Amino acid sequence: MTGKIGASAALEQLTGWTQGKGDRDVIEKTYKFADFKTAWAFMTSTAIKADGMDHHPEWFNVYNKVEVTLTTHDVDGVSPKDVELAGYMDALAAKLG
Ligand SMILES: C[C@H](O)[C@H](O)[C@H]1CNC2=NC(N)=NC(=O)C2=N1
Repeated sequence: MTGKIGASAALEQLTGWTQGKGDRDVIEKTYKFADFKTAWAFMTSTAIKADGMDHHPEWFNVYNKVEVTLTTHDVDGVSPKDVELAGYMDALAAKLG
């Protein structure tokens, strides 16, 4: 298991993500899509990727918005797995528009 790197180190490798506001070591991003079915497509593809990684997001969806929180429970903070999944989500969101 790759170790904890912390939110600030992760943010140096990502665009548009922010550090969580609370006392948890997490990174967060809100995606906004054209409509609900596009948001759902984003979540469906991400779910398949996440399950393949055995690394799952915490997320909340209303209509065309998906609020995502990433952290690694096993190390109680942000790890390279979170950076990898965040990168996947950013590339997918760019493709979906
Ligand atoms: C047993 C443990 O929960 C699993 O190995 C996976 C499941 N998905 C996970 N997802 C996230 N975000 N962090 C984890 O540590 C994690 N662990």
